[in-house]
Amino acid sequence: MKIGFIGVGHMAQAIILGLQRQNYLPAANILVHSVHPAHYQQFAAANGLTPVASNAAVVDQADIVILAVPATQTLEIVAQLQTELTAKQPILVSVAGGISLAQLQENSDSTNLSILRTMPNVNVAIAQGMTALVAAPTTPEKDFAQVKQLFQALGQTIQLAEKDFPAFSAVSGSAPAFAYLFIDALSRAGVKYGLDKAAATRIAAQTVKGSAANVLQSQENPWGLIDQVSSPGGTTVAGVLALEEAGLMSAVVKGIDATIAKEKQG
Ligand SMILES: NC(=O)C1=CN([C@@H]2O[C@H](COP(=O)(O)OP(=O)(O)OC[C@H]3O[C@@H](n4cnc5c(N)ncnc54)[C@H](OP(=O)(O)O)[C@@H]3O)[C@@H](O)[C@H]2O)C=CC1
Ligand SMILES: O=C(O)[C@@H]1CCC=N1
Repeated sequence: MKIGFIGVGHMAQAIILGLQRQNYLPAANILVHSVHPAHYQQFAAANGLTPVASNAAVVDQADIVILAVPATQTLEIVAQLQTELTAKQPILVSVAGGISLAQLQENSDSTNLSILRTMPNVNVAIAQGMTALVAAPTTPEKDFAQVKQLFQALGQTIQLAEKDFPAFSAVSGSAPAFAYLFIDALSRAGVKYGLDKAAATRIAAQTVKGSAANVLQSQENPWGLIDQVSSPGGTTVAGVLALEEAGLMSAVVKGIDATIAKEKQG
């Protein structure tokens, strides 16, 4: 099996690094192309991948084509590849935020192509990703299963109705940035009270990682876990109430509102 990437930026690199970490396929079976030869050739050389000379060559040679270009350019690129897509019939996987299956299908000008819309997050690079998938009605079940298996090797997956993609994209696709922001805020507060920044960041990140693992493993909802940390008359409840007074929950929801609004606006 060969997997081809059109676009080799942050998202594509995260998927590729995850695939390599999991020894999912031989590195040479990963084909890459992007606009700037210096970008894709250097990344290919550094990771043992196969650079190819054009987007069309990716489609010609790959069984699965992952479109990882800026969302605004995704449809134009699909339209440019109509001839090759029709001839080769690879499985086409888009990671573009806000681009629908119907738009992908329309621009591919093919009625029977295997097309999937996915939304991974950058944590696929360390096989800790969360990826949503939905397939076009024309996509055979075995092709969906093949792509699901690929992302399952890079973390967790969920099959979602397309109408839920904007919410997922905000709460998972973009949210690593929000989680990093929270970790940096914790770390910075530690520095305010005298901790070394590197140590404070490690302490904050491990604490968030452990807390996330506890939420996933526990039968409790997060409020139950908050109560377990909040000793009566203790320090934690004072902090929780101050965070709420400062509007932490509203701030997070506003961040998600803005993320979804931007995706819908295109
Ligand atoms: N970053 C993230 O965390 C996530 C991103 N996504 C989606 O991934 C996609 C890519 O985003 P991201 O990786 O962040 O963006 P980047 O800007 O990091 O990468 C974009 C890539 O697209 C390439 N490119 C641009 N135009 C063309 C073209 N005409 N033909 C071939 N390659 C082209 C660029 O080439 P070059 O390097 O040569 O300039 C670059 O490699 C977007 O659709 C985004 O919605 C989805 C989930 C999470
Ligand atoms: O910022 C973006 O547009 C993309 C989509 C989800 C994460 N990154």
